[in-house]
Amino acid sequence: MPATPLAPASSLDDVRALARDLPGPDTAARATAEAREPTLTKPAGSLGRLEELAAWLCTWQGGHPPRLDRVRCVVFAGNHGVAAKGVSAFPPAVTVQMVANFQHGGAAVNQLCRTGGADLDVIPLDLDTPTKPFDTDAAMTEDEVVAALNAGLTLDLSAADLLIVGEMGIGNTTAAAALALALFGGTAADWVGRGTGVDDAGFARKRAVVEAAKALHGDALSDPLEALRRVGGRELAAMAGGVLAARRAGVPVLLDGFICCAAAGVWQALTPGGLDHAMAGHVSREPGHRRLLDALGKPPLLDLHMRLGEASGALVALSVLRGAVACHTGMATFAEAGVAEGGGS
Ligand SMILES: Cc1cc2ncn([C@H]3O[C@H](COP(=O)(O)O)[C@@H](O)[C@H]3O)c2cc1C
Ligand SMILES: O=C(O)c1cccnc1
Repeated sequence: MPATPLAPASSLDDVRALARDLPGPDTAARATAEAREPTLTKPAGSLGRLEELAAWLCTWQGGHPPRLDRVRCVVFAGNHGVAAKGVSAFPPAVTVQMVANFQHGGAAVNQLCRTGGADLDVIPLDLDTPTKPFDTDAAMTEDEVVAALNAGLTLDLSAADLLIVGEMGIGNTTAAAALALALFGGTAADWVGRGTGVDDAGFARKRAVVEAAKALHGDALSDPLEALRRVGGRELAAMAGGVLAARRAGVPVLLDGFICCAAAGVWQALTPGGLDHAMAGHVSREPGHRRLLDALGKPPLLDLHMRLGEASGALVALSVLRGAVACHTGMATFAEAGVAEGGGS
């Protein structure tokens, strides 16, 4: 296992190299978890996906039993040039205001970290310098996107059992739609939703911005990291960096909503299996999220009609993972409890 944290990358080529030759699944740990399930006092398979979750944690933590003692939640915040184009129901100033709210414990993410048992870090990324509007320019220079990626890549995950990344950034459902289009194809209408609740005129502007970005950047969007630079945002790049750092550190990831999954999708688009260490916590109400989860091949754990971001959906799903771990590690076996095993007839 390489030591964490990773050294900062100096270029997108450095990042590309980190995304190659990724650590694979620990099949022995998975086999140990799978072998324990039928010995536990329940009909075979009766805990459904909870059984798979315990095995998935072992596979990517690289050991048995699965652990959730130390869960890290990191929320990154960034500002977007496109937010000035009327693509959100809220003004850009809300990003910095919500960061203050996170720091004072008043947001949904604070309550869900407390109740779910996760340690929260909030990392604002150059909030005074919005990205450039990506329908007329590249959102970031290479130096800017690498700096944002580094905010996630250099996280110290050595003490973490699970990573959850989240975001705050007014306008970022527009960036996520443009990035998802770049990574997985389709049309602007396939990926653009109402985000915070834009009206019909704002919804039309969002689609127009994403279409203009597709026309402007063209074939350059076929490279996932170049797409992240051109149409993404700082908090998206930082989330992507965190997800890659987690893979290299042997830490599984629980994904949040549309924006989080678009950012993480960079690794799947770049490297087959690059996101196998990540599980979809929930499916958001943002319609593109279901399409994105289908493209990623990741069925969500929950569908609670949430559409907040801030890691909120993943943090609610954390309680499902905790249930899976508690059953897998705490249940008695048939032999221990003196319960007769079924014979299958
Ligand atoms: C008060 C408030 C708290 C939030 N927490 C997350 N978001 C979410 O909404 C934003 C994306 O939606 P759009 O693209 O429509 O701007 C992001 O900041 C996302 O994290 C919030 C939005 C608001 C207004
Ligand atoms: O899916 C999400 O995470 C989401 C949707 C709308 C607004 N903010 C976040």
